[in-house]
Amino acid sequence: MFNLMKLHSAESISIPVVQELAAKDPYALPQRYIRAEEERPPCITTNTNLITSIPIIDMELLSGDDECRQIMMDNLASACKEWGFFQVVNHGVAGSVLEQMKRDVRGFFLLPLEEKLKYVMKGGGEGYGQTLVFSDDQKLDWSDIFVLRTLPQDGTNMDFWPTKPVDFRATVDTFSKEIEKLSDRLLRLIAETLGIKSNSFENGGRKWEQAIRMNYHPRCPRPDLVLGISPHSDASAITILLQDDEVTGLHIRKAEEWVPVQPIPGALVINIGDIVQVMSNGRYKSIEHRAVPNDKRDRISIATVALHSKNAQVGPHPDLVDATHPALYRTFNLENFRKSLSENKQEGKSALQFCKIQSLP
Ligand SMILES: O=C(O)CCC(=O)C(=O)O
Ligand SMILES: [Fe+2]
Repeated sequence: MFNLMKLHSAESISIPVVQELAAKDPYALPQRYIRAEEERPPCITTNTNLITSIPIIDMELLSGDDECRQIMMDNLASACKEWGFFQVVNHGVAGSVLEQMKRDVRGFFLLPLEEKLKYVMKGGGEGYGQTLVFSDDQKLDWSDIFVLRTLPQDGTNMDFWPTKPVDFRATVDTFSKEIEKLSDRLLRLIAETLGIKSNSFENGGRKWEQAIRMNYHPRCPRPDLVLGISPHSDASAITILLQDDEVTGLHIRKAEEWVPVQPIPGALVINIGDIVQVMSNGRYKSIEHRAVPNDKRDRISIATVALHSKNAQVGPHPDLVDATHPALYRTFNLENFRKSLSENKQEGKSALQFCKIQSLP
């Protein structure tokens, strides 16, 4: 049997560090990671229309001349409406910032376990650990995670910020600020595509909050039997994902199929989160996605989420509610939404049950 270090957090049942498990025995695959047949990858689409990949938006063209910009804005609108996922190129974040981030995140996960355990999750969702586990029979994800709340800067808890690798703190700081500029710009553009004021998604005049979830998917002997991250939608306004260039691991759900997102070096993957789904009154939807590990090498992915502050009131934008488009969601306090997320296991898009208006007239 495996004699592994267990992690303890207040809300989560303690489970093994996957990286340790994989390192001790490269062929080990405990039963709790093996998914029911219908959940297993690869159920990659054979539909050639879908395999052509998610839309790619060249952000430089979004600040071009009027005619060109309008075409690109239409492309952005259709990417948000038809896919909920797209990749951006020429997004303004330097390639060196992205490469350094990936290097230091991998460097962190490759540190000895004792070092990483200094930053272990203690119940607040921040730190080193695994996705929340709610029951002893819940299937486990083949990944370890490290979560940092990065913005607002005066709200960060430096106890969770690793001092190794040596550049880690500075790297995350630079990355976080660059990604914030991009997410702010994207949220404005996305609002514009809906015909509402560009500041409509704003965090009540306050700066955006931000958290970075770093995922480490160790090499897996049977990637066809497990999932790196279970199907979910993101509880963010939007998410900006930086993924490994060499390994395809992200799948999104489209027309009842799972479509792989092929990495494009230097690009970032954007997805609509639950909060924009609510604020756009369902015009744009957060899309279920999952991650799968690889049998040849480890994979990292870095998801940066733009969040409203916890006391924000969130609901459908008034201009997007009328007689033909009744409100699909109630207005709620974000803190209560977050509480519901930490108390209930997410199954696909179940998070939005929290605010869905069930019985429409
Ligand atoms: O690993 C990936 O590509 C997806 C990560 C993800 O969905 C998340 O962290 O929310
Ligand atoms: Fe996600």
